[in-house]
Amino acid sequence: MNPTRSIHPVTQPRRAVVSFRGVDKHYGTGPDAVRALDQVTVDIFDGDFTAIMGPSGSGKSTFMNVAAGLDDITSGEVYLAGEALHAMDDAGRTVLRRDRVGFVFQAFNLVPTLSVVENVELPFRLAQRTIDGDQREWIAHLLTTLGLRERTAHRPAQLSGGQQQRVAIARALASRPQVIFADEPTGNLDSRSSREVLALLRTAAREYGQTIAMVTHDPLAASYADRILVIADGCIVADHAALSPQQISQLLIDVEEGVA
Ligand SMILES: Nc1ncnc2c1ncn2[C@@H]1O[C@H](COP(=O)(O)OP(=O)(O)OP(=O)(O)O)[C@@H](O)[C@H]1O
Repeated sequence: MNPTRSIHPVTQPRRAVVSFRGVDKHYGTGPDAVRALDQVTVDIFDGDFTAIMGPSGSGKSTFMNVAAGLDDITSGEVYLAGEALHAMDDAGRTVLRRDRVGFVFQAFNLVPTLSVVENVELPFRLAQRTIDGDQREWIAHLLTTLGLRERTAHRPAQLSGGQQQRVAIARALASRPQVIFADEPTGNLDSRSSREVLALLRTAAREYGQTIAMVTHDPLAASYADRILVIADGCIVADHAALSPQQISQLLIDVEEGVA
């Protein structure tokens, strides 16, 4: 595999929200072991919208699960918001995840019996945090910006797929987490809703400084990101600043052919 190529412009020191240092994640042992992550060293920077791409089985989900403290690693070091995940037990990682991480999934993962606003407020309630005046204003602002103001009392089943994903994004943004991990967030959406959701994620990064890491197979989705990381066989094989969908498609072909 070729070494990581970086053309991302670094004009000033940027704060890493997630850092991998020489990370291995192996499944099984001996000759049959799968190297899902193989000596990965990379940073996800504050305020960046980063797309994580790569062929099926290349290690994208493993990367995200490790970054979010959902999976432990075989060796190396992983830092989330400056905290050493690799040195923490499950309970510590759960607290860190609850306080610092937001998630957006392909399947929306909303609670069907709760209203829109109750879904958005759920992370606060699960963390037993009271919602103060500032946070209530922020949530109201998010619901308005995301076009959900008239829908706050609706249940998820009364909303379109695009609206449900916007609720999931509002929920992820509500607690202003250090990083949002989005796993194929447009996988269940039509092209118009996909474009709206991607534009919202980009706006969240640009206007609110929200750090977002998004796994996607879709070059059009990745073209909304500031940075594109490509994983193949557990290694980061490409690291680019924003590219067009055509350039991303070509990059993925190059990676499959081993020329990236
Ligand atoms: N629990 C597990 N046990 C054994 N092998 C696993 C496990 N989870 C993942 N793997 C293997 O690790 C490698 C990376 O898997 P991963 O799910 O991270 O890839 P991916 O890039 O997210 O794939 P996809 O795009 O198909 O979702 C694959 O070879 C996969 O089969």
